[in-house]
Amino acid sequence: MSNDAVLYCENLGRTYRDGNRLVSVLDGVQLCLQAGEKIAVVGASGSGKSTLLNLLGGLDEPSAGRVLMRGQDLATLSERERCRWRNRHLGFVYQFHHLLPEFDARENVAMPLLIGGIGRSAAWQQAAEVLEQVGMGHRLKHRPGQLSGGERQRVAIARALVTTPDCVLMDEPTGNLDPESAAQVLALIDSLSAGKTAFVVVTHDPHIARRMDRTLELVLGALREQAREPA
Ligand SMILES: Nc1ncnc2c1ncn2[C@@H]1O[C@H](COP(=O)(O)OP(=O)(O)OP(=O)(O)O)[C@@H](O)[C@H]1O
Repeated sequence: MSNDAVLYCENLGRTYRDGNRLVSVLDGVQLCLQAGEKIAVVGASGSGKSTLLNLLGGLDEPSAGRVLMRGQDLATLSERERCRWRNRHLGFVYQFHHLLPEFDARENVAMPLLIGGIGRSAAWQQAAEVLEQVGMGHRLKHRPGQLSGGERQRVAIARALVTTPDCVLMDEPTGNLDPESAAQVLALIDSLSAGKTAFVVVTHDPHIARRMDRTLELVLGALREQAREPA
């Protein structure tokens, strides 16, 4: 294996039990992601993209194989250690944003920094800067219930990026966004990847996929590299 990989999957498998039948969703997934690399993961509905993201982020445990993040097997950590590891090294953008409803946009984005031990005024300032970069600088004090779907999505993206993690996992990050907001998010992804953050972006959108370095398709439970058409 490549020891300096940010993310490395070895023969990853995930089966679910359906009554007394075992259903295999992932089987023999191999992946090696270097610092600053951006990949798109595509595949038909039900092909296992969300299942894969959950395994990559240590939110679910594989039935076979392992996931190493910076050489660390997340499955061998205690729940507490895993949470600390996620806070320090990983960013997530889910389809459902999981923002905390009683906190405003700036407080939601500052949360991972506060959990990581950064003081409140520095955390608020960094949160405001990233919110500005996703075009949300004018909504710092709005709570999630006072924001549109696309605005909530941008807050969730800002929250995932504010700690400049080693790796960011994104599920349809620009799904609800107008073209201008999507372009801002893509520019932010580019600038963070230049600073060595790696990205795994699940998307159905071929334009987003083309902005990544590689596109991998989930077919029959495994990842296959997609050939790029000439631009
Ligand atoms: N907890 C579970 N128990 C049983 N089966 C599950 C479970 N979670 C997912 N599956 C099954 O695993 C398969 C892959 O689901 P997954 O959500 O990973 O697909 P996906 O590629 O993300 O789909 P979509 O593009 O529609 O979001 C589906 O057939 C789903 O029914």
